[in-house]
Amino acid sequence: MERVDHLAHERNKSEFDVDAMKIVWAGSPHAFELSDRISKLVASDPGFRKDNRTMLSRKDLFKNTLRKAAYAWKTIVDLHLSEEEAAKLRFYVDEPAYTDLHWGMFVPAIKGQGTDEQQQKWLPLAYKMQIIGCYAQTELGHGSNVQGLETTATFDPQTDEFIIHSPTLTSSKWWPGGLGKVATHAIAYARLIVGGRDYGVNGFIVQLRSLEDHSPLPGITVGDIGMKFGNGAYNTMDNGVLQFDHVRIPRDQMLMRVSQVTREGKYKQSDVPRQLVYGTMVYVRQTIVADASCALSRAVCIATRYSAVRRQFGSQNGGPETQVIDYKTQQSRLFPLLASAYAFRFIGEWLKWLYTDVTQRLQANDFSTLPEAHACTAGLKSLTTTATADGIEECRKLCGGHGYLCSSGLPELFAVYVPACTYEGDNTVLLLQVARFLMKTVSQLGVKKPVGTIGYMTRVDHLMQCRCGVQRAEDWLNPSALLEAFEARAARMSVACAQNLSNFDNPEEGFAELSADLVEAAVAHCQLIIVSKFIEKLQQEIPGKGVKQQLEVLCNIYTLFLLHKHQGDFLSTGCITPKHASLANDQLRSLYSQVRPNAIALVDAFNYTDHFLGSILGCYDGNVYPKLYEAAWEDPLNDSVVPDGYHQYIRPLLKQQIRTARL
Ligand SMILES: CCCCCCCC/C=C\CCCCCCCCCCCC(=O)SCCNC(=O)CCNC(=O)[C@H](O)C(C)(C)COP(=O)(O)OP(=O)(O)OC[C@H]1O[C@@H](n2cnc3c(N)ncnc32)[C@H](O)[C@@H]1OP(=O)(O)O
Ligand SMILES: Cc1cc2nc3c(=O)[nH]c(=O)nc-3n(C[C@H](O)[C@H](O)[C@H](O)COP(=O)(O)OP(=O)(O)OC[C@H]3O[C@@H](n4cnc5c(N)ncnc54)[C@H](O)[C@@H]3O)c2cc1C
Repeated sequence: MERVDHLAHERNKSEFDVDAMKIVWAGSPHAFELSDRISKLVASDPGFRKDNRTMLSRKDLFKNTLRKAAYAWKTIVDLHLSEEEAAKLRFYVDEPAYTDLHWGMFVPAIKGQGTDEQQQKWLPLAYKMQIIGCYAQTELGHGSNVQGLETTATFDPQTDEFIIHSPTLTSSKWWPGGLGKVATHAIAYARLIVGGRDYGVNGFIVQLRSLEDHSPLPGITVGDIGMKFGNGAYNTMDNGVLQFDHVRIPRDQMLMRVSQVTREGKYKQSDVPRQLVYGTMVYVRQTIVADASCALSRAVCIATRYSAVRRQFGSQNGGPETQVIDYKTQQSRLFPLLASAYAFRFIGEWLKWLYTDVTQRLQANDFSTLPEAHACTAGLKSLTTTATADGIEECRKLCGGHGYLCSSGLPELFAVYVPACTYEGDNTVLLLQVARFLMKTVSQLGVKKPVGTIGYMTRVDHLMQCRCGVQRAEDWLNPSALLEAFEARAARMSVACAQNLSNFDNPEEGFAELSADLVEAAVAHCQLIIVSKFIEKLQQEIPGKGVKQQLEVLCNIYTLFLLHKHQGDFLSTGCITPKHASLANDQLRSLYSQVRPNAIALVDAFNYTDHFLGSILGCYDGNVYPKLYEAAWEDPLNDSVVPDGYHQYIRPLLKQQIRTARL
C-alpha cells in the first residue's frame, strides 16, 4: 500500500536545508551518521519493540527489560559495536535499565575516583559486564545532604579490611538504580572511620551478590523499593534498598584517588581537592543537560506534528477547518519550547566541552576551574530539567485530549523524565550551590578577576547603571541589546542579594533567610549562560541554505520568551522599561510567524524514527486518526466484547428491582 504523507504540504513550505540542519542538531556529520544508522537498526529489530510497555504488570515489565538489556548486549557483542555505537544503541533502545547506572555512574566513579591499580583491576570486569555495578550514595534519611550520610566504613588494622555497616534504619541505602534486583557490586558511599576518627564520606567497592547464584552475600539485605510514578515509565528500573551488617571488604576496595588509608592505618589526603569525591555527580549532571534536549525535542516533535494535523473551528464555505498550529496561542506555547530544545542542545554541547576541559586540567593538577564547572553543571542541570519536565507536560496539553492517551507517548515520557528534577541533586538544592558561587564571586570583586561564565561581573559597574537602548521592536534582534539586558539583570540580582546578605551578622542565617531570592538570582545567571552560548554558536560559520537564519529566529524566540516570562525581574531591576517589554513582545509575535512555515521541518531535523518517538500523534506521516482507531482495538480491554466482571458486577446492577418511589 502506498504510504501517504499527510504532512507533505507542511514539509514543502520549509525555507531551509533540513539535511544540513540534521547535521547541526547531531553535532557533526559523523555524529549524524552514527545516530541515523543505530536508530534505524534499533527501530527495525522486533526484539526492541516497546509499544506494550504501559500495559504490562511490574514483574512482566521488569523481566522484559532484563530481556532487552541482554539482547542489546548480545547485539553489541555480535556486531562488534564500538563504545560510541553501543552507547547510542542503549539510548535508542529507550528503556531505563540497570545498565544506565552501570555505564553511567559505576564505571565513571571507578575511573574518576579509583587509583590506576584499582582501574586496572575493576574496569576490565565492568567493561565485559562480568560484574554489574550501581551507585549507592543516597540513604533513606539523607539524599541532598551528602555530609549527613550515616553508613560507616571502619578500618580494621588487624585484618586490613573495612567493615561496612548500616547503624540505623535511616542509614539504609535507598534509591540506587540497578541495586534492587540486578547489581552484583556497588560503589557504596560511607563515612570513613580510621582509628576512631571520622574522615567524612568516601566511596567503596562492595560486592553485594554471589557471581554464581545471585544470592546476597552474608551481611547484605537487598531488595526493590517498590512501584514508582506512572505506567511502564521508570518502573523498568529496580531502584533498591540495601543494608550492611558488618560486611568486610579488603582495604584496597576503598576508592583511593582523593584520599588513602595505609596498611598501618594512616589516613592520607592527596593534593587533589576533596570535592573530587563528588566528581561522578558533576559528570552525570553534564550528561543530564545533554539529555534534556533529547527529551524536550521528542515532546516538541510530537506536539508540533500533531498541531499541524489537528484542525478545530474556522471552516469557511465548507472548506477545511484551521490547523491548530495556526492559532497564535498554540504558537506562543509551542514555539518557545521548540526554541528551548535547540538552546538546550547547544548548551549541552558546550557543557560537554567545559567538562572535558576541566577533566584535562584536573589531570594536570590544575583545579582552578572546578568551582565554575560545579556551578555550571549544577545550575544548568537544574534549569534544563525543570524546563524540560514542564515542557513535556505543556506538550501533552497542546495535544488536547489525545495527548492524555498512553499511545501519544507523552504520559510515559513525562513519568520517565520528571524525576530528573530530583535525582542527581534536587533542583532547588543545586541552584543554592550556584547562588553560593555567585555570592563568593561578588564578595571577591576587586580582589579576584571573574572569568569564564562569570566574566560579565568584571563590568559590574557598567551593568549596574546601563540603560536599554531599544527603540523599535526590531532593535531586540540585536544580540548586543539582548546580552546586555540579560547580563544587567543577572548582575543586579546577584549584587542586590549580596547587599542584603551583608545586613546579617551571621552569613549562614542570612543565606537561609534570603534563599528564595538567591535561587532567583541563580536562575537569572544560568539563563544568561544559555542565551550567551546560543548567541556564540551563531557567530560560527553554519553551512546549509537558510540554516543559520532559522537558528537566529529560534535564538531570538528563546531569549525574548525568557525576557517576556521574567519581565518582573527585568522591570524591577530597572534593566528595561515597560515600553521595552512591550516592544519585546511585539517582536516575539513576529518571530512566531517566521517560524510557522518551518516548524515541521525544524522537528524533522531531530531525525527521530517513529520507533524512538513512540507516539501515534507524532508519527512522521501524520496519519494519526486511523492509527489511533486501530490502536484502541488492540487494548487488552477490547479482547472481549463483554468485559470480564460483567456477570458479577454489571448484570446484577441492571437487573436489580428497586421498589423506591423516588427512583
Ligand atoms: C520508559 C521509556 C521512556 C524513555 C524516555 C527517556 C527520556 C529520558 C531522557 C533522559 C534520561 C537521562 C538519563 C540519565 C540517567 C540517570 C539515571 C539517574 C541517576 C541518578 C543517580 C543519583 O541520583 S546519585 C545521587 C546524587 N545525589 C546528589 O546529587 C546529592 C546532592 N547533594 C550534593 O551534591 C552535595 O552534597 C551538596 C552540593 C548539596 C553539598 O552541600 P554542602 O553545603 O554540604 O557542601 P560540602 O560541604 O559537601 O561542600 C562544600 C564545597 O564543595 C563544593 N562542591 C559541592 N559539590 C561539588 C561538586 N560536585 N564538585 C565540586 N565542588 C563541589 C561546594 O561548592 C563547596 O565549595 P566552597 O568553595 O567551599 O563553597
Ligand atoms: C528516580 C530516582 C533515581 C535515583 N537514583 C539514585 C541512584 O542511582 N543512586 C543514588 O545514590 N541516589 C539515587 N536517587 C536519589 C536522589 O539522588 C535523591 O533523591 C536526590 O538527591 C534528592 O535528595 P532527597 O531525596 O534527600 O531530597 P530532600 O533533600 O529530602 O528534598 C526534599 C525537599 O527539601 C528541599 N531541601 C532540601 N535541602 C534543602 C536546603 N538545604 N535548602 C532548601 N531546600 C532544601 C528540596 O528542595 C525538596 O523540595 C534517585 C532518586 C530518584 C527519584
